[in-house]
Amino acid sequence: MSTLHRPLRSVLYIPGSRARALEKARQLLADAIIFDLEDAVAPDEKSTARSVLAEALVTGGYGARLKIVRINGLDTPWGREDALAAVQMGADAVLLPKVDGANDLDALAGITGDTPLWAMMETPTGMLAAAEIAAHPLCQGMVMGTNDLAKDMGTRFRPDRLPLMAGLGLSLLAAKAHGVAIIDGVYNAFKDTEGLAAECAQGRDMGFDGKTLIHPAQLETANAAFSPTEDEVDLARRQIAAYDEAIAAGQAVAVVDGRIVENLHVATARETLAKMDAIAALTTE
Ligand SMILES: CC(C)(COP(=O)(O)OP(=O)(O)OC[C@H]1O[C@@H](n2cnc3c(N)ncnc32)[C@H](O)[C@@H]1OP(=O)(O)O)[C@@H](O)C(=O)NCCC(=O)NCCSC(=O)C[C@H](O)C(=O)O
Ligand SMILES: [Mg+2]
Repeated sequence: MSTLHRPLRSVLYIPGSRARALEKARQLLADAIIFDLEDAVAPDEKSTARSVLAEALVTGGYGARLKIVRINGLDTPWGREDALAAVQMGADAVLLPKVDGANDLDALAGITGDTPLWAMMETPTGMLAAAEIAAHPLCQGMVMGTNDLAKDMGTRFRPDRLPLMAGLGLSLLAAKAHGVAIIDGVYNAFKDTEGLAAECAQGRDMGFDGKTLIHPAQLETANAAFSPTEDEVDLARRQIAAYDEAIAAGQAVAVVDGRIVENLHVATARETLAKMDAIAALTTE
């Protein structure tokens, strides 16, 4: 987990203009919601969406879910007003699209004050500036925008996402170096559960905290993929117990299932158990 210390397995986009979806989301098992004013809202609906969203957020009912508002870029006719409105609505964080560098976050902070910021990582320039973006004092999270990135890079879609790997890797390294959350991009074919599960597994293996989603039908798959498995929890408990025994016997290394266990493995094991507890706490709230 990032320094946010909360599960972010499933991060669901909801178009800010869709009142029915905003209502439905109050019951959905998403760890976080991105209330979208950008690409999911048509230009003619931008200002209506802002009002519809403000009403939904002020009414509340989203429980423990992290509430992130994605605004339009500050170089658009809507960005500045979106940013002011997001703070008024009580968003937990404001998500800026197409961040190219830390100065973009500075410009947003000039409007939103000390509200936490999240950055869409979706331009080639942004990939090369990932470290300074993650290091921004108000940056709490990064979201991969794999559709925009693929567009700007002129890649073809591949199930293994090979053309995107450099960008995904740079963004991951930056997020981990600075302790900010990092969420994988969306899987567009929202009825293809098998394809989504494969991409979630890949993202989990790479170290993402969770996956951004576009439809409620994707929630269960992402929540499962980014939760510790029973085997991982069992192994973590056994590693901690074996290591404690080794230390008590004056040794620094234990062996579990034929593999060495040192202090760094125990740190990972403790994180696995902490994540499991955090998920349990979230689902009982
Ligand atoms: C993809 C959709 C347009 C499909 O919508 P629809 O045809 O209405 O789906 P269903 O009929 O299957 O919906 C069933 C019920 O679920 C609700 N619903 C649907 N989507 C959502 C949602 N995202 N959140 C909450 N609830 C949702 C419907 O209201 C139905 O409810 P009920 O009436 O009770 O039966 C649609 O899912 C959609 O618009 N999804 C979001 C698209 C989006 O946000 N896109 C922008 C983000 S992706 C992006 O920008 C990536 C990034 O920037 C990049 O570059 O990669
Ligand atoms: Mg995008």
